[in-house]
Amino acid sequence: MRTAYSVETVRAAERDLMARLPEGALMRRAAAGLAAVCAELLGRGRGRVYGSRVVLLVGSGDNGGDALYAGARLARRGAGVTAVLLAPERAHAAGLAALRRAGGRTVEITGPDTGTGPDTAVGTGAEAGTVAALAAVRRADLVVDGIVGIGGTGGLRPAAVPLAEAAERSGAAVVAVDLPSGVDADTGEVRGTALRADLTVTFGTHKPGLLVDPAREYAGSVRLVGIGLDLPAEPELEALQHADVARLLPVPGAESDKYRRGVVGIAAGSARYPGAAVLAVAGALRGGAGAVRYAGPAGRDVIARFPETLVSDRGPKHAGRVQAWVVGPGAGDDAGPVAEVLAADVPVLIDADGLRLADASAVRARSAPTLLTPHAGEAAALLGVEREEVEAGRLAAARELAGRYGATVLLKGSTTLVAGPKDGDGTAVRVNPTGTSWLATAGSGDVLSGLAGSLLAAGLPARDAGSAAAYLHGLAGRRAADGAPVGAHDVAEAIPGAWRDVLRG
Ligand SMILES: NC(=O)C1=CN([C@@H]2O[C@H](COP(=O)(O)OP(=O)(O)OC[C@H]3O[C@@H](n4cnc5c(N)ncnc54)[C@H](OP(=O)(O)O)[C@@H]3O)[C@@H](O)[C@H]2O)[C@@H](O)CC1
Ligand SMILES: Nc1ncnc2c1ncn2[C@@H]1O[C@H](COP(=O)(O)OP(=O)(O)O)[C@@H](O)[C@H]1O
Ligand SMILES: [K+]
Repeated sequence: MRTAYSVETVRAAERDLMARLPEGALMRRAAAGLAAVCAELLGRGRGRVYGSRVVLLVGSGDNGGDALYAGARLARRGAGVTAVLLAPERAHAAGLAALRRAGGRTVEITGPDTGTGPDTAVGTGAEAGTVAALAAVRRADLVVDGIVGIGGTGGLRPAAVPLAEAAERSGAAVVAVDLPSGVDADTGEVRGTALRADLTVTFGTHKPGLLVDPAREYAGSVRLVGIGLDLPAEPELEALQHADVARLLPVPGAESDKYRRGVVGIAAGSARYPGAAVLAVAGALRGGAGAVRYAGPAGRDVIARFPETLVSDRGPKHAGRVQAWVVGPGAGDDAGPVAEVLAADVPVLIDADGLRLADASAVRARSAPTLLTPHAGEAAALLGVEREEVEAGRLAAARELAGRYGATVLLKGSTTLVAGPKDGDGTAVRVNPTGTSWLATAGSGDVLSGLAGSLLAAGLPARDAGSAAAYLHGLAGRRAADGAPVGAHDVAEAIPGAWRDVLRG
């Protein structure tokens, strides 16, 4: 399990640890880890650290301190290190002294780092420090972003923007210290300009922003450097890995029969969208339930493709017993099946059209678990905001919906999140690490809903069913695509292979 903790929790853990350690010990640990990763990158790119050109972008706090101490270590190994001081008066004094002792040089940006002064823009009037800093960045083999870390608010300030842009355009490897500067550590939001890193070296624990888009994309690959923090049991965010999912997946035992394994009911599809029914059943058949029952108007199409399905053309209420329902994919405008399913005292997954048709108070009143699986557009409609607002603040949107509906919410998209209600089966939001944009293909959400519904029927709690399904679905998407476009049915067919991969570790 990979976990992420909020800034508040990290700060508290740091305080506890610092009280027990000699002054500066934590920063030395952080800087040593950072320098080791930088040296490894330089070794890979240029063959050695000696003679390489390193530029440190240094802000006003301890994030800059980390960069300065790491820079000093690289300078001692023969790198030419230039520290660009964005707030010269407030740069970490001991770190700066260490860098100077090691032979590093400095360039000072003298305009106010709030960017309100005339000297901070590049172009006519750009002050000498900025010009020299930009030239150094362009020539660098490695740029280290120590502008701001967990103490940051908002996007990059104007003086830092041209430097971040130059770093991105240069051929240099860009390493962010703790976080890419300008992203929100707790939410993954990017409400201004942020620095794009190839790699982020983060300390003590992942921060939520490193796992959630859009910030995640700015971080590049993430390396965690342990500094000995003692963190609480319940993280803010958790990302399952193979072993975690393997523990969740239902495996039939000697006593199992199809009913004991769970029957999943699929109330999906319509005369207009029969394919959604077929794809949801395709996902459900690969999800571990012992049988799939289909209730709806697309039974002929379902049977033609999957003769093992138990088909009924009457409503869900008359379709026979199930241990979980999936309702909504391709359902059109018929609210009847949604209401019937919500009245059943079994776990229910609501997707697609079902989300629009479900009565919120009926969802809140349920005592059996409910799992809502919106994409950003559907979540936005439920919340009464624009789609862009959901995409910019996924974590907040998923939590807000879970709270409003008293349900577990699986928010699909570039970062799929699963958030439970307050009284649910765990408070940490799950973030899916296996996603791939090849999954952005019509009908792949229908496959996911069938798969997650099947896991619900097999007895998994909603948060586990949603996150295990998203995990398998992502792996299946990767397997099916293997670098080329695929259709949703290919993703469904790749689920058994993904399942095997997970069980084999
Ligand atoms: N504590 C520990 O034990 C350890 C901590 N470690 C390291 O310390 C880092 C946290 O350091 P920190 O607390 O000094 O904050 P930091 O992120 O450097 O910001 C400093 C100041 O920047 C400013 N600022 C705000 N927003 C800004 C923006 N958008 N753009 C530009 N500037 C902005 C704002 O000051 P303002 O200008 O608003 O007065 C803020 O106070 C952490 O991420 C890790 O790297 C490691 O060494 C491990 C041990
Ligand atoms: N950019 C992306 N990166 C990763 N996964 C994505 C991306 N865009 C969409 N997906 C995934 O593809 C699936 C699409 O589901 P959905 O939007 O419901 O489509 P449909 O309704 O056509 O089935 C979801 O599992 C979603 O998480
Ligand atoms: K940083």
